Amino acid sequence: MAKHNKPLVVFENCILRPQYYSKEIFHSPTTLTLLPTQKWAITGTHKTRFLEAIAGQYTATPAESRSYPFLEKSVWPASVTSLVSFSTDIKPAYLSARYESYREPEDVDLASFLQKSLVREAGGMSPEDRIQVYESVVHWLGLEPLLSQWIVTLSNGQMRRARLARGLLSSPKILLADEPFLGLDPVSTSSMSALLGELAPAPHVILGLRAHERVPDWISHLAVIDESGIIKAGKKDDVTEKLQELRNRRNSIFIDRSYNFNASNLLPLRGPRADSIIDIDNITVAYKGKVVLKDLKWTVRRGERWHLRGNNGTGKSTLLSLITADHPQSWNSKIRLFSEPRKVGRQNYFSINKVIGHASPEIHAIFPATLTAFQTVSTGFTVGSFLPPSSISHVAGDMTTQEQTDRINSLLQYFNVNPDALFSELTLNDQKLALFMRAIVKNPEVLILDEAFSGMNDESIFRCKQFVYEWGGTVIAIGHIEDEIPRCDKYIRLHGGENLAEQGVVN
Ligand SMILES: Nc1ncnc2c1ncn2[C@@H]1O[C@H](COP(=O)(O)OP(=O)(O)OP(=O)(O)O)[C@@H](O)[C@H]1O
Repeated sequence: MAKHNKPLVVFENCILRPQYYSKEIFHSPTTLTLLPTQKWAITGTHKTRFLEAIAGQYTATPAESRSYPFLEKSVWPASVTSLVSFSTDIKPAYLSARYESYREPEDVDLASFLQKSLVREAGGMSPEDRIQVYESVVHWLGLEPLLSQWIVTLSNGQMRRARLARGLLSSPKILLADEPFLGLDPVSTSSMSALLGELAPAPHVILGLRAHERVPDWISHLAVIDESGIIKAGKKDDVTEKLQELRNRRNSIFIDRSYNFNASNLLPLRGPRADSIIDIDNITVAYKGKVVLKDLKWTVRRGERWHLRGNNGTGKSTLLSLITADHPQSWNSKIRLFSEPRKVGRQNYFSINKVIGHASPEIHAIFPATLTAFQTVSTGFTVGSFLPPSSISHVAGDMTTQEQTDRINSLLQYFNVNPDALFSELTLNDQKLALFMRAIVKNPEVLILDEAFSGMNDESIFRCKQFVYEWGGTVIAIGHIEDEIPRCDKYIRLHGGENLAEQGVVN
């Protein structure tokens, strides 16, 4: 067989384990062949494990049951595969670090961040080739205007493109992109998808997709993976039906379940609906002269549920950080909370965040892993979005009253999360649930849910949405996937730059 037709990866009755003597990662042995002419997406509850197995992680038994026929025998597979996971891996020490002018020595600008991985990983290439690869990747991903920006200041969508660039700069033969569209707006999703679809054969691209995500048109083959291993794999058309069946079956299981928890009894509204809670009157924010928010006016009243919309980089996180006082320009009398103009001396960071509940990918990224689920939720009473890990550990769980303890336990029981499990040991779904409970436990005046449900399974998303709806309090939600945000009645759409925001009613 010609070298370019040889399979990329072959699993044949392969048993995969973290270490030689440990328990297998799938109940059944794996058998699957991935050819270079096919374009695969992996989905299902255990997709990431399978991507890791393709990337050469885990021990295969027998040893020859996993092979990479397209590679020279001397090449170590793990050295030519790049698994890019799009969960956050840059952790500012705390949230407002993004907006500070002082930088830690380990902070770097985007150009250095990318060049570092080029120098380290693309061995064997001539310096000219390296520069060319670097320039093309930066250009493809539209990163030129951001090269001199500190990476902690990039928006989520910009950071995602930066991570993909880093994965490509290591010149892998196989690029495994796990959830590359998470947090991307529709425009960026389609350009990212087009780019990934065109890269093969340099490198071959395999996607990891969540079960309910749209499968890009260019994908030719799908594999659905759960704890037992491959449920179904093959041509896309043959597998989509099975995928749909699974989605429907799961939806019907939890939609039919009787709902016997009254959120508004546990967390009653604090005051009359329609009172103004947040007033922003003509605010403009610019970074080094580049305007992000222009003449913004916005009023949020008690009981309103807002969807904060806008493409990547249009200023959504910036606007939220003005509200939560993470942003230096938060101390501005044009921002009023309960009709009180913001003023140093009159309010402080903690008095503001006492009434705000907040869950976001940034909080998730810096959350101390050593707290138990109970302690995690209890920190919702004591601290806002500001989370210096050292101070959080000793306040967590020590200061809760009996009433608060009971409330934390009712929530944990309802959402079925083990109170004693360490945060680091919880599944991604349960971590997200714990952070959601942390945001809502103090019955906040405003609940900010920034991509708070993404990464949860469908049942948890459904329960959280239902819970928020029954609670009836004020919500500001961010999310690019409609299914993953609570029901909203109003929206504000940011357009970035000098363009004015637009507001309206959600149909
Ligand atoms: N401290 C900073 N210095 C320079 N530019 C910044 C800073 N903070 C944010 N920006 C830029 O401001 C713009 C808005 O960023 P922001 O994170 O508010 O956008 P977003 O709408 O939340 O985006 P996403 O949907 O990608 O998360 C981006 O172009 C970002 O790079």
